[in-house]
Amino acid sequence: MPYILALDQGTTSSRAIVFDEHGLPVASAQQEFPQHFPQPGWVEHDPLDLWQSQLATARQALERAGIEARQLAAIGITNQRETTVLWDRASGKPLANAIVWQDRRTAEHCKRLADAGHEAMVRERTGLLLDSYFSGPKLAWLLDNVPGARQKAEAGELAFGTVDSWLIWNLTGGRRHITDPSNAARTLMFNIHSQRWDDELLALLDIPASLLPEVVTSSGRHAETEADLLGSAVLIAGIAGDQQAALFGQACHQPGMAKNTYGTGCFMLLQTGQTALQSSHGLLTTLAASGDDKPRYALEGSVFIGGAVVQWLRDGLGLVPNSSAVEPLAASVPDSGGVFFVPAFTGLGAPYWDPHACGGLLGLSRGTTQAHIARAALEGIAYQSADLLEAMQADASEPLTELRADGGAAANNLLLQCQADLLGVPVVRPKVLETTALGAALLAGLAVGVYPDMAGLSAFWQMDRVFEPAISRDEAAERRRKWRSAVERVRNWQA
Ligand SMILES: Nc1ncnc2c1ncn2[C@@H]1O[C@H](COP(=O)(O)OP(=O)(O)O)[C@@H](O)[C@H]1O
Ligand SMILES: O=P(O)(O)OC[C@H](O)CO
Repeated sequence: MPYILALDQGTTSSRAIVFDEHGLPVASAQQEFPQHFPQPGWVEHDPLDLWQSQLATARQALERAGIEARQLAAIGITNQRETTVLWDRASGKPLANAIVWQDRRTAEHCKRLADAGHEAMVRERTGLLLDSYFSGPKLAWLLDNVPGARQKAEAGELAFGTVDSWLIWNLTGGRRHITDPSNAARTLMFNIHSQRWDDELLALLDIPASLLPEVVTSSGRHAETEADLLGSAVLIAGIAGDQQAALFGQACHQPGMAKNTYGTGCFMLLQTGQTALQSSHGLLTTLAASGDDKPRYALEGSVFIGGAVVQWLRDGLGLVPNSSAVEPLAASVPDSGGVFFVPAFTGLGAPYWDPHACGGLLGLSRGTTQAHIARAALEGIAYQSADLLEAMQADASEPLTELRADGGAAANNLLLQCQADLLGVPVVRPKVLETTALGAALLAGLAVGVYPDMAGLSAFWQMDRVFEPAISRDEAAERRRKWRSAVERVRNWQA
């Protein structure tokens, strides 16, 4: 029986999941790795931690599945996007820590570029905004601040990659330097219409083209792992950014279908098929993962802090012993007691794009308890996602009929109920919550013939539960009005 191994390199942990020929998870392994916060607004990962934790989980997942690498038909790779790694081609060693997508150190650089009038051109070509979220300015920062980096880059000695490229480089012993369109589309250096690295954007950011990986399809026989890593060589046949992989794993293949992934952040993607829809409401246009060689596009809303606020309740405040304990605590009160929690710890992403916003707890009174704060934190995740959906509805021609939910925090029933209440559309949770890994596995399995054609893939998606809206539209509107007023109070705080 052929298996597929999905490697899911996320912001806080690396995961590996073995899927069978029916798209069902057989065994998995997960490892957290250290986060580094060297200065306020900075977030870094050690690239070797990413690689080693990913390799360790791959080996562990195979062991737990009781299979050998030669029983794998392929590997699918999916990853935290935008996070920027720079390494030496000869030694394979990173020149510095990776700059993580949440890192804001390039906010001023982005503002200078926007003030100089480049935003419209950048937006038209990349579908993105000039924001520190994306890779290009992070790479420019590394070239300008790591001693000797720029000279080495100009001599062709260095390689840049998002995390997919970095993992594939290591998996192939430095033989392959590749990425896929869904990752390239997050760099501010890739033209999503021509599907090529864009010389003018590279010049704007002062990035030598020699640093860049080759862009290959998300589903295809692209590389082979070094035999000694997993026990035998395995084909790498799927590559996609984690949010686009989740869209694929949620079987949102038809234009108009959308998903929201509740992980560290929240990422809502609407499939727009072969149309690159440009947002007028603060959303991004991005390349979706495509199962064939035709480009597919998506509209995306990115919220920087989602489940991470629950981690903060756990690690920062010590309010709960683990993330799942937040649900009973929040459910022990009927509402948030007037408390609003805007978790803008790393600024605000879509649709506000405010790198200077800060986190805020508003509406506190003498009667506020831990439970109210826990509830307000969950509601804060749902309010931010409601802002995204509103922007999406305004951009798209058809109203959304349901939202598919996944990611670690989608296990929280209270959160999803609150989400349905605020949105006024059903929120649907699939049986396999690991849709990111599933998406990567499906892309790989499709390329090697383990999984059927695109039409057959939708059959792998199975529903677990539907959350129907249970409050009036008037009440939802009133609550969202209050939320927006809370957001206004934390905006531009650190400017
Ligand atoms: N039951 C829960 N309720 C709320 N949040 C949760 C729950 N379980 C996990 N989380 C949050 O979900 C996030 C983990 O989700 P995951 O999809 O693994 O994230 P990532 O891929 O970004 O690392 C963490 O931030 C965690 O706090
Ligand atoms: O690590 P995740 O799952 O929160 O995803 C991070 C995103 O890819 C950032 O754009």
